[in-house]
Amino acid sequence: MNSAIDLSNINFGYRDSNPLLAGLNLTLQQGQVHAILGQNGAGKTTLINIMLGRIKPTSGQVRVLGHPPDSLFCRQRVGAMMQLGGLPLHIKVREFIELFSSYHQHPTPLDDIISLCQLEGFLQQTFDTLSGGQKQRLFMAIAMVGDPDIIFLDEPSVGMDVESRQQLWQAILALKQQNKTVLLTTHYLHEAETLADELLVLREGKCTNLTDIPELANIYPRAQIKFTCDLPEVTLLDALPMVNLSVEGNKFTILTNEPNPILQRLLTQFDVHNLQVAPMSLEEAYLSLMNNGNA
Ligand SMILES: Nc1ncnc2c1ncn2[C@@H]1O[C@H](COP(=O)(O)OP(=O)(O)OP(=O)(O)O)[C@@H](O)[C@H]1O
Repeated sequence: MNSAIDLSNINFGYRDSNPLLAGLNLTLQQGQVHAILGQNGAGKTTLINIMLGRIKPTSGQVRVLGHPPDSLFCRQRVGAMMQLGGLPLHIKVREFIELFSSYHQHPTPLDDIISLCQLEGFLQQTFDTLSGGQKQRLFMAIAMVGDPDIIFLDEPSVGMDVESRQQLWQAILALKQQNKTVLLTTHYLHEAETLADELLVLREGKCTNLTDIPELANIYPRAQIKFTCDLPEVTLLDALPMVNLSVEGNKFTILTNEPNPILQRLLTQFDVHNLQVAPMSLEEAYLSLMNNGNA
């Protein structure tokens, strides 16, 4: 499999004193969907702008399909849907698509774009009358008009209701079937897991495969034991001193790699109710990692 994007030892900061990307290396394979997760301000949009050639890194090398990202070659083969921007208010959806299409030598047929982005119902509406989710679909269509090989989608599902999000996901999976390379940023792990072949986390200036994060490996896959109990937390902690226990009201949660001995003690020594044992999902492990301030 060929690489679509290669970043080697990228360093960048908006201010010299505060590096945002530090020694970042990343290779994205062609024909796959890659998701980048990360906290607000981690640098996801900045990273995409570097891949688009809109921002030059302080040092390091960027190659997109083997070419510099600001080359004409890349401009013709890369499409981007960035976070909500503005467009002239009184132009109709169909006119926008036709206009952006006219910039490309080999545009995607208009009907294909309209159907992929499910814009059939809004073609005669002007930009100012579209809902947030409908605007997102229009931005997606504009990113797609040049029939690009690589598509960047920066938080594409923001502002979308459940149905629109499902439709967007279908559109992204359709792109994958056409062997396009998709890079999307998202705050929703569920979205990333549903769509992506590769889950990456941007933190402390570097990109890491989600499952390669040591702290995540420590908390995933663990069992979660949930129960209600009217005893005070301190009583349970005294009885189970080495256990990762949290409490909300009378609802207790224990995270453990060895649930059996704990279950045995809970059932024989305490008056516990509503007992549930479940493996921790990747989403819960990821959120727990984020909430601990490690990401
Ligand atoms: N043009 C700029 N000048 C100075 N600082 C900037 C500029 N653009 C972004 N930043 C700062 O750089 C950091 C990274 O911003 P960026 O938008 O890349 O993060 P992000 O991971 O995409 O965040 P979010 O999830 O909130 O969209 C933030 O602290 C932001 O305030």
